[in-house]
Amino acid sequence: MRQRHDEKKKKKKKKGKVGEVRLTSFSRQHRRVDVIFNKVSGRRKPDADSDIIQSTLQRSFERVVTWHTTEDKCGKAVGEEAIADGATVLIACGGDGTVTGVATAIQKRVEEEGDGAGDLMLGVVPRGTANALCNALDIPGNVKRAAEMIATGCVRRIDMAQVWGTEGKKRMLLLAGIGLEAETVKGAPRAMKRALGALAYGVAGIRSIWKQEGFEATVIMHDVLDGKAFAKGQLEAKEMRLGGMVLKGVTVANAAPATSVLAQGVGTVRPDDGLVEVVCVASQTPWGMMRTMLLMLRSALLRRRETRGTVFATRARRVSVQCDPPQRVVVDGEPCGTTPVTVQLGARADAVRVIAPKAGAVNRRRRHLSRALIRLWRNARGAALLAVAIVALRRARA
Ligand SMILES: Nc1ncnc2c1ncn2[C@@H]1O[C@H](COP(=O)(O)OP(=O)(O)OP(=O)(O)O)[C@@H](O)[C@H]1O
Repeated sequence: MRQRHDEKKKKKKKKGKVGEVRLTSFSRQHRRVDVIFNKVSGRRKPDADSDIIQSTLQRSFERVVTWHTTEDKCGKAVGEEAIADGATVLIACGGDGTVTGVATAIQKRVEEEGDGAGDLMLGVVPRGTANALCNALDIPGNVKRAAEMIATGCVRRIDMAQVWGTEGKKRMLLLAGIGLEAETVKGAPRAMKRALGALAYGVAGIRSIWKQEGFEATVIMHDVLDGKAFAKGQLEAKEMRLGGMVLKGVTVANAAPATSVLAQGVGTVRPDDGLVEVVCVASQTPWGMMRTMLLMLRSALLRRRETRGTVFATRARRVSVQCDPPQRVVVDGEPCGTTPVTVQLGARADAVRVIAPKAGAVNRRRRHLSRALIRLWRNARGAALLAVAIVALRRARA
Protein backbone atom coordinates (compact mmCIF):
# COMPACT_ATOMS: atom_id res chain seq x y z
CA MET A 1 0.00 0.00 0.00
CA ARG A 2 2.73 2.38 1.13
CA GLN A 3 4.82 1.44 -1.96
CA ARG A 4 1.89 2.28 -4.27
CA HIS A 5 1.45 5.61 -2.50
CA ASP A 6 5.15 6.44 -2.99
CA GLU A 7 4.99 5.45 -6.68
CA LYS A 8 1.97 7.72 -7.17
CA LYS A 9 3.84 10.56 -5.49
CA LYS A 10 6.87 10.01 -7.74
CA LYS A 11 4.67 10.02 -10.87
CA LYS A 12 3.00 13.27 -9.75
CA LYS A 13 6.38 14.88 -9.17
CA LYS A 14 7.57 13.80 -12.63
CA LYS A 15 4.50 15.15 -14.43
CA GLY A 16 4.23 18.52 -12.64
CA LYS A 17 1.30 20.82 -13.38
CA VAL A 18 -0.52 20.71 -16.72
CA GLY A 19 0.96 23.30 -19.08
CA GLU A 20 4.14 23.66 -17.03
CA VAL A 21 7.33 21.65 -17.24
CA ARG A 22 10.03 22.29 -14.69
CA LEU A 23 13.31 22.89 -16.39
CA THR A 24 15.70 21.54 -13.83
CA SER A 25 17.72 19.61 -16.41
CA PHE A 26 16.99 22.14 -19.12
CA SER A 27 20.48 23.59 -19.55
CA ARG A 28 21.96 20.09 -19.73
CA GLN A 29 19.45 18.90 -22.37
CA HIS A 30 19.92 21.97 -24.54
CA ARG A 31 23.57 22.77 -24.96
CA ARG A 32 23.04 25.58 -27.43
CA VAL A 33 20.98 28.78 -27.25
CA ASP A 34 20.48 31.27 -30.06
CA VAL A 35 20.03 34.94 -29.22
CA ILE A 36 18.07 37.05 -31.73
CA PHE A 37 19.17 40.59 -30.87
CA ASN A 38 17.44 43.81 -31.95
CA LYS A 39 19.94 46.56 -31.21
CA VAL A 40 17.54 49.47 -31.90
CA SER A 41 14.80 48.36 -29.46
CA GLY A 42 14.22 50.47 -26.37
CA ARG A 43 16.68 52.92 -24.85
CA ARG A 44 19.38 50.70 -23.37
CA LYS A 45 22.97 50.44 -24.68
CA PRO A 46 23.03 47.45 -27.07
CA ASP A 47 26.70 46.50 -26.66
CA ALA A 48 26.57 46.48 -22.87
CA ASP A 49 23.34 44.42 -22.91
CA SER A 50 24.77 41.98 -25.44
CA ASP A 51 27.80 41.40 -23.16
CA ILE A 52 25.58 40.84 -20.09
CA ILE A 53 23.38 38.37 -21.97
CA GLN A 54 26.35 36.47 -23.45
CA SER A 55 28.21 36.12 -20.15
CA THR A 56 25.05 35.14 -18.22
CA LEU A 57 23.97 32.48 -20.73
CA GLN A 58 27.50 31.09 -21.09
CA ARG A 59 27.31 30.01 -17.44
CA SER A 60 24.48 27.57 -18.26
CA PHE A 61 24.96 26.68 -21.93
CA GLU A 62 27.95 25.38 -23.85
CA ARG A 63 27.28 27.41 -26.98
CA VAL A 64 25.66 30.85 -27.29
CA VAL A 65 25.09 32.02 -30.89
CA THR A 66 24.06 35.65 -31.45
CA TRP A 67 22.10 36.83 -34.50
CA HIS A 68 21.25 40.47 -35.28
CA THR A 69 18.05 41.80 -36.80
CA THR A 70 18.19 44.61 -39.37
CA GLU A 71 15.59 47.09 -40.59
CA ASP A 72 14.60 44.76 -43.47
CA LYS A 73 15.34 41.46 -41.77
CA CYS A 74 13.12 41.32 -38.71
CA GLY A 75 12.80 38.77 -35.88
CA LYS A 76 10.87 36.31 -38.08
CA ALA A 77 13.43 36.17 -40.92
CA VAL A 78 16.39 35.92 -38.53
CA GLY A 79 14.56 33.33 -36.40
CA GLU A 80 13.93 31.18 -39.50
CA GLU A 81 17.62 31.40 -40.38
CA ALA A 82 18.62 30.34 -36.86
CA ILE A 83 16.18 27.38 -36.89
CA ALA A 84 17.55 26.26 -40.28
CA ASP A 85 21.02 26.37 -38.66
CA GLY A 86 19.88 23.99 -35.91
CA ALA A 87 18.64 26.34 -33.16
CA THR A 88 16.12 24.88 -30.69
CA VAL A 89 16.08 27.49 -27.92
CA LEU A 90 15.60 30.95 -29.41
CA ILE A 91 15.98 33.95 -27.12
CA ALA A 92 14.32 37.10 -28.47
CA CYS A 93 16.12 40.20 -27.17
CA GLY A 94 14.14 43.27 -28.14
CA GLY A 95 10.65 44.70 -27.94
CA ASP A 96 7.32 42.98 -28.53
CA GLY A 97 7.77 43.24 -32.33
CA THR A 98 10.96 41.18 -32.17
CA VAL A 99 9.41 38.64 -29.76
CA THR A 100 6.38 38.06 -32.02
CA GLY A 101 8.70 37.76 -35.04
CA VAL A 102 10.79 35.01 -33.42
CA ALA A 103 7.64 33.25 -32.12
CA THR A 104 6.23 33.35 -35.67
CA ALA A 105 9.34 31.61 -37.01
CA ILE A 106 8.98 28.91 -34.32
CA GLN A 107 5.27 28.35 -34.96
CA LYS A 108 5.76 28.25 -38.71
CA ARG A 109 8.31 25.44 -38.31
CA VAL A 110 6.02 23.57 -35.89
CA GLU A 111 3.13 23.81 -38.38
CA GLU A 112 5.30 22.61 -41.25
CA GLU A 113 7.07 19.78 -39.47
CA GLY A 114 4.66 18.78 -36.66
CA ASP A 115 6.49 16.56 -34.14
CA GLY A 116 9.55 16.62 -36.40
CA ALA A 117 10.13 20.24 -35.37
CA GLY A 118 11.45 18.94 -32.05
CA ASP A 119 11.60 20.92 -28.86
CA LEU A 120 11.54 24.47 -30.21
CA MET A 121 11.26 27.04 -27.42
CA LEU A 122 11.08 30.79 -27.06
CA GLY A 123 12.91 32.73 -24.36
CA VAL A 124 12.59 36.50 -23.91
CA VAL A 125 15.06 39.07 -22.63
CA PRO A 126 13.15 42.39 -22.65
CA ARG A 127 14.93 45.33 -24.28
CA GLY A 128 11.91 47.13 -25.74
CA THR A 129 9.81 50.07 -24.63
CA ALA A 130 6.62 48.42 -23.39
CA ASN A 131 7.70 44.75 -23.06
CA ALA A 132 4.04 43.79 -22.74
CA LEU A 133 4.57 40.01 -23.13
CA CYS A 134 7.18 39.96 -20.37
CA ASN A 135 4.87 41.89 -18.07
CA ALA A 136 1.97 39.56 -18.90
CA LEU A 137 4.05 36.42 -18.18
CA ASP A 138 5.95 37.85 -15.17
CA ILE A 139 9.29 37.55 -16.98
CA PRO A 140 11.81 39.81 -15.14
CA GLY A 141 12.15 43.28 -16.68
CA ASN A 142 15.86 43.38 -15.85
CA VAL A 143 18.12 42.11 -18.66
CA LYS A 144 20.49 40.12 -16.39
CA ARG A 145 17.71 38.54 -14.31
CA ALA A 146 15.72 37.64 -17.44
CA ALA A 147 18.81 35.94 -18.91
CA GLU A 148 19.41 34.07 -15.64
CA MET A 149 15.79 32.90 -15.63
CA ILE A 150 16.29 31.17 -19.01
CA ALA A 151 18.16 28.33 -17.28
CA THR A 152 15.90 28.06 -14.23
CA GLY A 153 12.37 28.86 -15.48
CA CYS A 154 9.44 26.72 -16.60
CA VAL A 155 7.99 26.19 -20.04
CA ARG A 156 4.53 27.69 -20.50
CA ARG A 157 2.46 26.98 -23.55
CA ILE A 158 0.80 30.13 -24.79
CA ASP A 159 -1.67 30.59 -27.63
CA MET A 160 -0.77 32.29 -30.86
CA ALA A 161 -3.53 33.75 -33.02
CA GLN A 162 -3.68 34.41 -36.74
CA VAL A 163 -4.73 37.80 -38.05
CA TRP A 164 -6.05 38.48 -41.56
CA GLY A 165 -5.98 42.18 -42.43
CA THR A 166 -5.70 44.35 -45.51
CA GLU A 167 -1.94 43.62 -45.56
CA GLY A 168 -2.28 39.83 -45.53
CA LYS A 169 -1.80 37.26 -42.80
CA LYS A 170 0.14 37.85 -39.55
CA ARG A 171 0.62 36.03 -36.25
CA MET A 172 -0.29 37.55 -32.92
CA LEU A 173 0.92 36.78 -29.41
CA LEU A 174 -0.39 39.87 -27.64
CA LEU A 175 -3.18 41.94 -29.12
CA ALA A 176 -4.74 43.53 -32.16
CA GLY A 177 -5.79 47.14 -31.56
CA ILE A 178 -8.31 48.95 -33.76
CA GLY A 179 -8.94 52.72 -33.50
CA LEU A 180 -7.67 54.19 -30.23
CA GLU A 181 -4.87 51.64 -29.62
CA ALA A 182 -3.62 51.96 -33.22
CA GLU A 183 -3.63 55.78 -32.97
CA THR A 184 -1.59 55.52 -29.75
CA VAL A 185 1.07 53.30 -31.35
CA LYS A 186 1.24 55.60 -34.39
CA GLY A 187 1.59 58.62 -32.10
CA ALA A 188 4.70 57.14 -30.42
CA PRO A 189 7.46 56.95 -33.08
CA ARG A 190 10.89 55.48 -32.27
CA ALA A 191 12.49 58.90 -31.62
CA MET A 192 9.81 59.70 -29.02
CA LYS A 193 10.19 56.23 -27.41
CA ARG A 194 13.95 56.82 -27.22
CA ALA A 195 13.44 60.18 -25.53
CA LEU A 196 10.61 59.30 -23.14
CA GLY A 197 10.66 55.50 -22.79
CA ALA A 198 7.33 53.93 -21.78
CA LEU A 199 5.96 57.42 -21.00
CA ALA A 200 5.83 57.97 -24.78
CA TYR A 201 2.85 55.56 -24.96
CA GLY A 202 1.15 57.48 -22.09
CA VAL A 203 1.56 60.84 -23.87
CA ALA A 204 0.48 59.38 -27.23
CA GLY A 205 -2.49 57.67 -25.52
CA ILE A 206 -3.80 60.89 -23.99
CA ARG A 207 -3.36 62.72 -27.31
CA SER A 208 -5.24 60.01 -29.19
CA ILE A 209 -8.15 60.13 -26.71
CA TRP A 210 -8.75 63.71 -27.90
CA LYS A 211 -7.99 62.92 -31.56
CA GLN A 212 -9.85 59.64 -32.12
CA GLU A 213 -13.23 60.10 -33.82
CA GLY A 214 -16.07 57.65 -33.17
CA PHE A 215 -16.64 55.02 -35.88
CA GLU A 216 -19.49 52.69 -36.69
CA ALA A 217 -18.43 49.12 -36.03
CA THR A 218 -19.77 45.65 -36.70
CA VAL A 219 -18.15 42.94 -34.57
CA ILE A 220 -18.92 39.30 -35.42
CA MET A 221 -17.74 36.72 -32.88
CA HIS A 222 -17.71 32.94 -33.28
CA ASP A 223 -17.63 30.35 -30.49
CA VAL A 224 -18.28 32.83 -27.75
CA LEU A 225 -17.58 31.10 -24.46
CA ASP A 226 -17.50 33.24 -21.40
CA GLY A 227 -17.81 31.97 -17.85
CA LYS A 228 -19.07 35.14 -16.26
CA ALA A 229 -20.42 37.10 -19.19
CA PHE A 230 -22.27 40.20 -18.11
CA ALA A 231 -21.88 38.95 -14.52
CA LYS A 232 -25.03 36.86 -15.05
CA GLY A 233 -23.72 33.42 -15.80
CA GLN A 234 -22.28 31.28 -18.56
CA LEU A 235 -22.56 32.67 -22.04
CA GLU A 236 -22.20 30.30 -24.97
CA ALA A 237 -23.01 31.20 -28.53
CA LYS A 238 -21.99 29.80 -31.90
CA GLU A 239 -22.15 33.28 -33.37
CA MET A 240 -22.73 36.72 -31.85
CA ARG A 241 -23.09 39.89 -33.88
CA LEU A 242 -22.81 43.41 -32.50
CA GLY A 243 -23.79 45.95 -35.14
CA GLY A 244 -24.49 49.66 -35.52
CA MET A 245 -22.41 50.71 -32.49
CA VAL A 246 -20.42 53.94 -32.46
CA LEU A 247 -17.09 53.03 -30.85
CA LYS A 248 -13.72 54.62 -30.17
CA GLY A 249 -11.76 51.40 -30.02
CA VAL A 250 -11.87 47.61 -30.34
CA THR A 251 -9.14 45.40 -28.87
CA VAL A 252 -8.77 41.69 -29.45
CA ALA A 253 -6.26 40.32 -26.95
CA ASN A 254 -4.55 36.98 -26.43
CA ALA A 255 -2.11 38.17 -23.76
CA ALA A 256 -1.90 41.61 -22.16
CA PRO A 257 -0.60 43.06 -18.88
CA ALA A 258 -2.77 45.46 -16.83
CA THR A 259 -0.92 48.39 -18.42
CA SER A 260 -2.47 47.52 -21.81
CA VAL A 261 -5.60 49.21 -20.50
CA LEU A 262 -7.68 48.99 -23.69
CA ALA A 263 -7.49 45.16 -23.53
CA GLN A 264 -9.02 45.06 -20.05
CA GLY A 265 -12.64 44.61 -19.02
CA VAL A 266 -13.12 40.84 -18.81
CA GLY A 267 -11.14 40.68 -15.55
CA THR A 268 -8.18 38.59 -16.75
CA VAL A 269 -6.60 38.23 -20.15
CA ARG A 270 -5.65 34.55 -20.32
CA PRO A 271 -2.89 33.63 -22.77
CA ASP A 272 -3.53 29.89 -22.68
CA ASP A 273 -7.29 29.31 -22.79
CA GLY A 274 -7.75 28.93 -26.56
CA LEU A 275 -9.86 32.11 -26.63
CA VAL A 276 -9.24 35.80 -27.25
CA GLU A 277 -10.67 38.61 -25.12
CA VAL A 278 -12.75 41.08 -27.14
CA VAL A 279 -13.17 44.58 -25.69
CA CYS A 280 -15.20 47.40 -27.28
CA VAL A 281 -15.19 50.91 -25.79
CA ALA A 282 -17.88 53.41 -26.63
CA SER A 283 -17.27 56.51 -24.47
CA GLN A 284 -17.82 59.47 -26.74
CA THR A 285 -16.25 62.37 -24.81
CA PRO A 286 -12.52 62.53 -23.92
CA TRP A 287 -13.23 62.86 -20.17
CA GLY A 288 -15.72 59.98 -20.40
CA MET A 289 -13.01 57.92 -22.08
CA MET A 290 -10.47 58.77 -19.34
CA ARG A 291 -12.98 57.59 -16.72
CA THR A 292 -13.73 54.43 -18.71
CA MET A 293 -10.00 53.65 -18.95
CA LEU A 294 -9.60 54.03 -15.18
CA LEU A 295 -12.47 51.56 -14.72
CA MET A 296 -10.79 49.16 -17.15
CA LEU A 297 -7.52 49.44 -15.24
CA ARG A 298 -9.44 48.71 -12.02
CA SER A 299 -11.00 45.68 -13.70
CA ALA A 300 -7.49 44.34 -14.47
CA LEU A 301 -6.07 45.06 -11.01
CA LEU A 302 -9.01 43.52 -9.15
CA ARG A 303 -9.55 40.78 -11.77
CA ARG A 304 -13.21 41.75 -11.88
CA ARG A 305 -15.46 42.15 -14.94
CA GLU A 306 -16.32 45.72 -15.93
CA THR A 307 -20.05 45.93 -16.54
CA ARG A 308 -20.58 49.64 -17.35
CA GLY A 309 -22.50 50.47 -20.52
CA THR A 310 -19.46 52.06 -22.19
CA VAL A 311 -17.45 48.81 -22.15
CA PHE A 312 -18.42 45.53 -23.77
CA ALA A 313 -16.06 42.66 -23.02
CA THR A 314 -16.27 38.93 -23.67
CA ARG A 315 -14.27 35.91 -24.93
CA ALA A 316 -14.47 34.15 -28.30
CA ARG A 317 -12.42 31.94 -30.61
CA ARG A 318 -12.81 33.99 -33.80
CA VAL A 319 -13.57 37.71 -34.21
CA SER A 320 -14.16 39.82 -37.33
CA VAL A 321 -14.33 43.61 -37.14
CA GLN A 322 -15.56 45.98 -39.85
CA CYS A 323 -15.56 49.75 -39.38
CA ASP A 324 -17.04 52.70 -41.17
CA PRO A 325 -14.87 54.65 -41.93
CA PRO A 326 -12.09 52.00 -42.00
CA GLN A 327 -9.73 52.22 -39.01
CA ARG A 328 -5.99 51.60 -38.54
CA VAL A 329 -4.98 48.23 -37.06
CA VAL A 330 -1.86 47.38 -35.02
CA VAL A 331 -0.81 43.83 -34.19
CA ASP A 332 1.64 43.38 -31.28
CA GLY A 333 2.70 47.02 -31.57
CA GLU A 334 3.38 46.94 -35.33
CA PRO A 335 1.13 48.62 -37.96
CA CYS A 336 -0.96 46.11 -39.90
CA GLY A 337 -3.10 48.01 -42.45
CA THR A 338 -6.70 48.91 -41.82
CA THR A 339 -10.03 47.19 -41.11
CA PRO A 340 -11.71 44.84 -42.00
CA VAL A 341 -9.71 42.44 -39.86
CA THR A 342 -10.24 38.90 -38.55
CA VAL A 343 -8.48 37.30 -35.57
CA GLN A 344 -8.65 33.56 -34.96
CA LEU A 345 -7.11 30.99 -32.65
CA GLY A 346 -6.53 27.77 -34.58
CA ALA A 347 -6.26 24.11 -33.64
CA ARG A 348 -2.51 24.45 -33.13
CA ALA A 349 -3.12 27.42 -30.90
CA ASP A 350 -0.95 26.13 -28.10
CA ALA A 351 2.15 25.67 -30.21
CA VAL A 352 4.41 28.32 -28.69
CA ARG A 353 6.40 27.16 -25.70
CA VAL A 354 7.74 30.12 -23.76
CA ILE A 355 10.32 29.99 -20.96
CA ALA A 356 8.80 31.92 -18.06
CA PRO A 357 8.81 31.93 -14.26
CA LYS A 358 6.38 29.60 -12.55
CA ALA A 359 2.90 31.17 -12.91
CA GLY A 360 1.02 32.09 -9.77
CA ALA A 361 3.31 33.38 -7.05
CA VAL A 362 4.02 36.78 -8.62
CA ASN A 363 0.38 37.22 -9.67
CA ARG A 364 -0.82 36.52 -6.16
CA ARG A 365 1.54 39.13 -4.72
CA ARG A 366 0.50 41.65 -7.36
CA ARG A 367 -3.21 41.04 -6.63
CA HIS A 368 -2.71 41.62 -2.90
CA LEU A 369 -0.80 44.82 -3.63
CA SER A 370 -3.45 46.18 -6.01
CA ARG A 371 -6.23 45.38 -3.50
CA ALA A 372 -4.29 47.24 -0.79
CA LEU A 373 -3.80 50.23 -3.12
CA ILE A 374 -7.51 50.40 -4.01
CA ARG A 375 -8.46 50.17 -0.31
CA LEU A 376 -6.03 53.01 0.41
CA TRP A 377 -7.50 55.08 -2.44
CA ARG A 378 -11.07 54.51 -1.16
CA ASN A 379 -10.09 55.49 2.39
CA ALA A 380 -8.24 58.57 1.15
CA ARG A 381 -11.24 59.55 -0.98
CA GLY A 382 -13.60 59.07 2.00
CA ALA A 383 -11.33 61.13 4.27
CA ALA A 384 -11.10 63.93 1.67
CA LEU A 385 -14.92 64.03 1.27
CA LEU A 386 -15.33 64.15 5.05
CA ALA A 387 -12.84 67.01 5.31
CA VAL A 388 -14.64 68.99 2.58
CA ALA A 389 -18.01 68.39 4.32
CA ILE A 390 -16.61 69.58 7.70
CA VAL A 391 -15.11 72.74 6.15
CA ALA A 392 -18.41 73.49 4.30
CA LEU A 393 -20.41 72.97 7.51
CA ARG A 394 -18.11 75.28 9.48
CA ARG A 395 -18.37 77.98 6.82
CA ALA A 396 -22.16 77.65 6.74
CA ARG A 397 -22.31 78.08 10.53
CA ALA A 398 -19.99 81.10 10.48
N1 LIG B 1 18.99 46.86 -37.01
C1 LIG B 1 17.84 47.51 -37.11
N2 LIG B 1 17.78 48.79 -37.56
C2 LIG B 1 16.61 49.46 -37.66
N3 LIG B 1 15.41 48.92 -37.35
C3 LIG B 1 15.38 47.65 -36.92
C4 LIG B 1 16.59 46.88 -36.75
N4 LIG B 1 16.24 45.66 -36.27
C5 LIG B 1 14.88 45.65 -36.15
N5 LIG B 1 14.38 46.84 -36.54
C6 LIG B 1 12.94 47.22 -36.50
O1 LIG B 1 12.51 47.16 -35.14
C7 LIG B 1 11.10 46.94 -35.12
C8 LIG B 1 10.72 46.07 -33.93
O2 LIG B 1 11.06 46.74 -32.78
P1 LIG B 1 10.57 46.16 -31.37
O3 LIG B 1 9.09 46.14 -31.33
O4 LIG B 1 11.28 44.90 -31.12
O5 LIG B 1 11.15 47.25 -30.37
P2 LIG B 1 10.49 48.60 -29.82
O6 LIG B 1 9.64 49.20 -30.90
O7 LIG B 1 11.59 49.48 -29.28
O8 LIG B 1 9.70 48.12 -28.57
P3 LIG B 1 8.13 48.18 -28.20
O9 LIG B 1 7.44 47.28 -29.17
O10 LIG B 1 8.11 47.66 -26.79
O11 LIG B 1 7.73 49.61 -28.31
C9 LIG B 1 10.72 46.34 -36.45
O12 LIG B 1 9.82 47.21 -37.08
C10 LIG B 1 12.05 46.25 -37.24
O13 LIG B 1 11.87 46.65 -38.56
